[in-house]
Amino acid sequence: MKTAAILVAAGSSARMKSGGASKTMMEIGGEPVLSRTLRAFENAACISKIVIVARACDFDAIQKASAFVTKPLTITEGGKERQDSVSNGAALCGDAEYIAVHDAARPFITPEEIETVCADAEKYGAATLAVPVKDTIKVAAADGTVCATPERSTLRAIQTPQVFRLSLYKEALCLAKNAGKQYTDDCQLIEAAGGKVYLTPGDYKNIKITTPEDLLVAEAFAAEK
Ligand SMILES: Nc1ccn([C@@H]2O[C@H](COP(=O)(O)OP(=O)(O)OP(=O)(O)O)[C@@H](O)[C@H]2O)c(=O)n1
Ligand SMILES: C[C@](O)(CO)[C@H](O)COP(=O)(O)O
Repeated sequence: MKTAAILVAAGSSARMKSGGASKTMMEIGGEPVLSRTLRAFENAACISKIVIVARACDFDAIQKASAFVTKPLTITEGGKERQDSVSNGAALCGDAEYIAVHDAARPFITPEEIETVCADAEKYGAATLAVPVKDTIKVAAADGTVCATPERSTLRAIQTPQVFRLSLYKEALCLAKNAGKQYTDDCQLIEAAGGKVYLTPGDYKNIKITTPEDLLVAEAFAAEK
């Protein structure tokens, strides 16, 4: 099967409080976050091409950070919302049967994890990496009190890659657009369209770099290797 990776890196990094600098271009262990992410996709045999979706102001830096990539690589501009960025990337994947959508801000993804979730998507049509939630989660009511406590054993924290048959993703995107919906998680597109998404067991190290303290954890993971 032909699978194109879409690495989304066009966010505003607001929660990183980096003064507008993209968190995907920050260095961890002396290397840009994006380069680490790219290396995993370069080394995953199931990935035939890579599309990076980014802000135009980062294009030059991205070209330098991706110079080692030997697979066909395209860099394109993102949109206002994450769903728009993924959609821009998917528009350039016409020759692929599957797309593997990944947050560029998850640099500790491994080629093995990519292979596993892609194999599950081939079986089920849609699959995402996921890990059991470690904390007790409560649903908050508008008045600040607890509304409900879902059973922890049923909960999963969703990661990326999220891999979809391209035709399935396109149909689901069309339905979401017609309904005026914007999802920050692409599996929700498939769920809303009535499709099933397989939960492939992932690894707790596949963190998304979101807030400044995540950089400390990331430096510790980078130092391990
Ligand atoms: N319009 C957007 C929004 C997000 N992303 C990407 O989606 C991934 C996950 O999103 P998130 O962690 O929320 O990134 P940001 O939107 O940059 O973060 P924040 O919400 O703190 O601004 C990131 O790699 C980010 O660059 C994107 O490509 N286009
Ligand atoms: C796609 C995602 O990484 C799944 O966990 C997540 O939804 C990204 O966006 P968020 O805005 O940080 O939830």
